[in-house]
Amino acid sequence: MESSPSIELRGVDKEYRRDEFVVPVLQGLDLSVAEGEYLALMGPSGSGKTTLLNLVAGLDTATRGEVLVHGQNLGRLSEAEITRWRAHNVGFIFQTYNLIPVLTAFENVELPLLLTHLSRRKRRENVMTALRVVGLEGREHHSPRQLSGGQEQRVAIARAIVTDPYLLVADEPTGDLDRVTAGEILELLEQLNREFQKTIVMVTHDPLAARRASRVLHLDKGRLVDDVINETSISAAS
Ligand SMILES: Nc1ncnc2c1ncn2[C@@H]1O[C@H](COP(=O)(O)OP(=O)(O)OP(=O)(O)O)[C@@H](O)[C@H]1O
Repeated sequence: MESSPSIELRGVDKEYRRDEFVVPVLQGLDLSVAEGEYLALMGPSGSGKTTLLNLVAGLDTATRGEVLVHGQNLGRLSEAEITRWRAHNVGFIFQTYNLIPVLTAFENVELPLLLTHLSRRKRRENVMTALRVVGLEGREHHSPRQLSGGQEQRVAIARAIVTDPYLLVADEPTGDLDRVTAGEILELLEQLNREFQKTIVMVTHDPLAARRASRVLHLDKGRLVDDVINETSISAAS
């Protein structure tokens, strides 16, 4: 069955300006990502991977062209609208977890829900569900420094999914982890894609990580140079 596009880029350019200099970073990008696809972005350092991730996550805007996510044209939203859109639609996972050290695992996961109108009881229920999904039941009172790197990343993933977002973006999610722990985190991302139908866009330098995705895009100097469907992986889009 053909799914509707989840992410569409039409003629996207992205430039940064430094004083009078214009730095072109993405050039003429056209892309269509199906709902439930698990996409890996690869390419040399500076090729524009994080820039592209930021555009589809609504953290930055294209200089030219259109970025549509789940039918929403992000370039047409005001600053306030895009902040609200992000809070409801996107979960963020970073290489360095970005947890607040003075908060417990529970409190870290609860953070995005404090921006919603959910009751305390409902927030608690959702946080406990997210912690259970990532396999951290019973660790809710631990602070980040009482957890291993892999467990910290699980807390960060629980925080990313607690609002039940449509899209998960992950920037080098296994970059700080050993191979075994990295494998476990990749397993979890696959589960979120397969069982919970999350569309995932992941930046990675690791070919082993990219192999778990359903599709791998290669960027070079801001252009799409390769687009490979991973026959061996089973994604929610299959
Ligand atoms: N805010 C900014 N202002 C100016 N230039 C920027 C900005 N952000 C990124 N760049 C430049 O854009 C280019 C692409 O950066 P980007 O972070 O997207 O690359 P990347 O492929 O993710 O690299 P890496 O693998 O090293 O993280 C780089 O040359 C970078 O210096």
